[in-house]
Amino acid sequence: MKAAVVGAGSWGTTLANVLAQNGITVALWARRAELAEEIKNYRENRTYLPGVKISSSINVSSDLEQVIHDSNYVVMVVPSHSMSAICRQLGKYIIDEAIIISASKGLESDTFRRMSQVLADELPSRFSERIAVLSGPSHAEEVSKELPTTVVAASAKRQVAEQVQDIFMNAYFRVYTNPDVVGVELGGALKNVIAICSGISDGLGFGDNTRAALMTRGIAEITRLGVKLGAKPATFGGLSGIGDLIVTCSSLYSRNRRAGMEIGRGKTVKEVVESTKMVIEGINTTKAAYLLANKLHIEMPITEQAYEVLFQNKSPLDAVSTLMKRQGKHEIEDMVFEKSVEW
Ligand SMILES: NC(=O)C1=CN([C@@H]2O[C@H](COP(=O)(O)OP(=O)(O)OC[C@H]3O[C@@H](n4cnc5c(N)ncnc54)[C@H](O)[C@@H]3O)[C@@H](O)[C@H]2O)C=CC1
Ligand SMILES: O=C(CO)COP(=O)(O)O
Repeated sequence: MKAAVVGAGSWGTTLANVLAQNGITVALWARRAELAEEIKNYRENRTYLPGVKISSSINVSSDLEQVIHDSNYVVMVVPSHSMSAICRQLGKYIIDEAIIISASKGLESDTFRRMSQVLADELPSRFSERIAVLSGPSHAEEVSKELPTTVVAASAKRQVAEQVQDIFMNAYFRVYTNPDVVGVELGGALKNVIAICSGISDGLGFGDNTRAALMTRGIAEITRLGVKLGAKPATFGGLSGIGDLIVTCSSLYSRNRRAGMEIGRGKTVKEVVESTKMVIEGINTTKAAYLLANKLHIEMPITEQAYEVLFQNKSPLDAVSTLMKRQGKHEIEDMVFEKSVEW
């Protein structure tokens, strides 16, 4: 059994290690030859995952054809903005029986496509029923320390989801299956928007009450958009929904939350992006979610304020004020009061 992991950032490197520990022959693709060399020389990804030993059995290369060759599983872990271009390059190298897994979390900012839609559109059509998504609360730094972690393998096809579950499952990495690809993928992408907001709130010096408010009202608006796009509401109460939202809004490892904290403390978005080599998926996803919600007439007030702060220079404090001063609402939209009686 052979797996190709495409993308040698912190998550790709971690997933390569998990698969190698599970006895699978793994090849890891790094975009830059220097990074491939660094990992080969030190058996450590000093740029994206310092301090973690990379299994000696993993073959690391920047040659896409060599990495993909004969792989039964192709795990895509590149930033979402580069997914379509890389898919177009590698489609011709994938064997017919392969299963393709997206472990990236984001929406394309111009087309609004989810990553599994990008895979289906950009890879040869013979793979359309062999696509899966891996998502859930799983920071690379903690999985690398083998801290107990739970995620979801989603695919429209049960056999595909179960095969993905089988290759990744081990004593510290537990994988559930879910047929709701739309819900699993949207939960993983949209929680990054709320995590930026949670970071902004922390950076402004607000407290746990505010973070809890953002998370709870955040999952409400994520669910609203998700259901409109065909997702099942229950998925947003699961690992890839509220589970990932909790971890990303509260973890010090979250790049999205950290970016938000810097913005809350006064840095510009440009300064924050330029200060790290790591991908802050929530920025592009905020734009995609905002435009998509407008197009579909879905109310997403937190996402709207995130968009105005990130793309229209609105001050974070003004954004908070706008949210707090909105007209009073029912908490649960479809739960109404009994017919009013005079009193
Ligand atoms: N780091 C984590 O704990 C987790 C990350 N993810 C997702 O995994 C995906 C990859 O993120 P990480 O591995 O964390 O990356 P990272 O932030 O650690 O590193 C960025 C990676 O993207 C690559 N890259 C940058 N621009 C690129 C381009 N134009 N084309 C191809 N590659 C490019 C870099 O070479 C590097 O490998 C993201 O969608 C992220 O949301 C999902 C779960 C956990
Ligand atoms: O998706 C993640 C954890 O589940 C990673 O989140 P960040 O990209 O914010 O670090």
